[in-house]
Amino acid sequence: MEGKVVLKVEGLNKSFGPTKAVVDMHLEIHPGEIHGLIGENGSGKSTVTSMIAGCLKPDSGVMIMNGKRHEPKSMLEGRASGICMLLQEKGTINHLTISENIYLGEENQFSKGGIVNRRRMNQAARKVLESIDLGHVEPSHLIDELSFEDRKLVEAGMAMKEDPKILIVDETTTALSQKGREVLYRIMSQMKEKEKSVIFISHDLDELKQVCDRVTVMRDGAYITTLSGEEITVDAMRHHMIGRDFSDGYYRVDYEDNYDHDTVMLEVDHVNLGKALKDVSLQLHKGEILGIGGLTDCGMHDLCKVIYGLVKPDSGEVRLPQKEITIRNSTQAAENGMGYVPKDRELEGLMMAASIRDNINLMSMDKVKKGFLITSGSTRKLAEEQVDMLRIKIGGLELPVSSLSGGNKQKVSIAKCMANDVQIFIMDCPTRGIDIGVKAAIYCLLEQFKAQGRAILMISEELPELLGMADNLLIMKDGEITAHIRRSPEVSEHDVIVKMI
Ligand SMILES: Nc1ncnc2c1ncn2[C@@H]1O[C@H](COP(=O)(O)OP(=O)(O)OP(=O)(O)O)[C@@H](O)[C@H]1O
Repeated sequence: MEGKVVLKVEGLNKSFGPTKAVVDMHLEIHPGEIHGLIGENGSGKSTVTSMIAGCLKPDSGVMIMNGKRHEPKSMLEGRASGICMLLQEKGTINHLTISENIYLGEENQFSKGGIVNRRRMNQAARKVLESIDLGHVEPSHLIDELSFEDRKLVEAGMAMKEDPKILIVDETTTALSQKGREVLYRIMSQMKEKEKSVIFISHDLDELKQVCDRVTVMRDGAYITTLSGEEITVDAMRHHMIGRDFSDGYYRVDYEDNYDHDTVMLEVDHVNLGKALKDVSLQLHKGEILGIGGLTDCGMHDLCKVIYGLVKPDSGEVRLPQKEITIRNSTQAAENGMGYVPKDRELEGLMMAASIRDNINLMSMDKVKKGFLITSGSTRKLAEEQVDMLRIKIGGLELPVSSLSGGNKQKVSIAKCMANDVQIFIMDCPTRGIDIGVKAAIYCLLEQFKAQGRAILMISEELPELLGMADNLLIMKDGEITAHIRRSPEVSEHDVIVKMI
């Protein structure tokens, strides 16, 4: 068996101040396998893989790669030893061209007398782009022009050009559409065919079951077990992650028509925005969960931004009929009881350098004011309530949000919204990167909000979530609303997919 191990991790430990992120972890990766690494948010998955990739230095423990000590002191050293990592968040650099990103630090291979031959570099980059189905993209353009999804695929192309022995895919697929996921799955199976290995981090248990040969479960920074072949079932993964059976249903079980059809809380009236949105109209009612689904570039994410006043439409209006207000900007939206959970938490949702307490309180300053004063007691109380409710794993309220794991950042983004008495929620992929326990808690909260007469617009790329939670589901395609599906146990995922593509 020893001969079949490409990477062996033994007794690995890593703490950040008082937080024990990884405790006596062990892991074995075989050549030619896709090895899932799972655990609840903050269980230590990214910390382990960051140490393997050389981004973090272990406090103690041993890593052996192909029989030799593996002690990378940087990500570059990790790469040199054959380990590449795709991160949860953006890993490309703005204001550089696509080819400059792909060949960052390697420009010398295209230079003569100190001058980089851009034509040759672009030609080489074009080949990388073709390998990830982005052959139509012009490598000399700025990377800023690409969508989040395409940037993730460029990163995958950058990693593959290194011909890695181990590819680490950290929660990347949740940010991708089905098409993007398929490109990534193809890359992963190419690795397998070449007897190379993939460490695959995901919260999507069905996806893990489909793609992984073995799955290692972590809990509270420690190794719990490794499942292989037939043992990889959704129930077994849930059980080991949480430490108990998880039998509660995820989604709403009611199918009644139980929202207030007579009270429109939000109205989108013939909105147009460039090529992204074409004559979009919708109404969101009191006590309604309105789902919007479609392929990632169908316009639904742009629609969220227009509704919350972050982007001004070319024509058309967003109104709050109960308040007789037309939304003109996001400040006005927030002041009038709207809350927005963006898809891209790093860019729009949170202030990374500010404390967890400040981020949670950000939208609720009026609520925590005593007279003209904001007391630290009241901001602490509000933040603590949210941290408890969403089970956010933190080392302390005063630590910066940047210190949190990916899923816990997303929870802070939701907590910020929840802390304020929001009446109209605009949620763009609210459960992206969130573990199953908290997902269930969020769905439960959405049901409570609905019962309290609040209104929720939920954009999602996960069909089961839309079908499971929405009273009404609008499907968007090429910037238009093309179908309206009412809540019913009869509707299948297949029925919806047919309308999306
Ligand atoms: N740079 C850091 N500073 C302080 N604490 C950190 C830092 N990085 C990680 N942590 C903490 O270490 C713990 C493990 O985090 P890690 O990112 O490894 O979890 P994860 O399992 O990948 O979570 P997720 O599924 O949410 O991405 C968390 O409590 C996190 O807050």
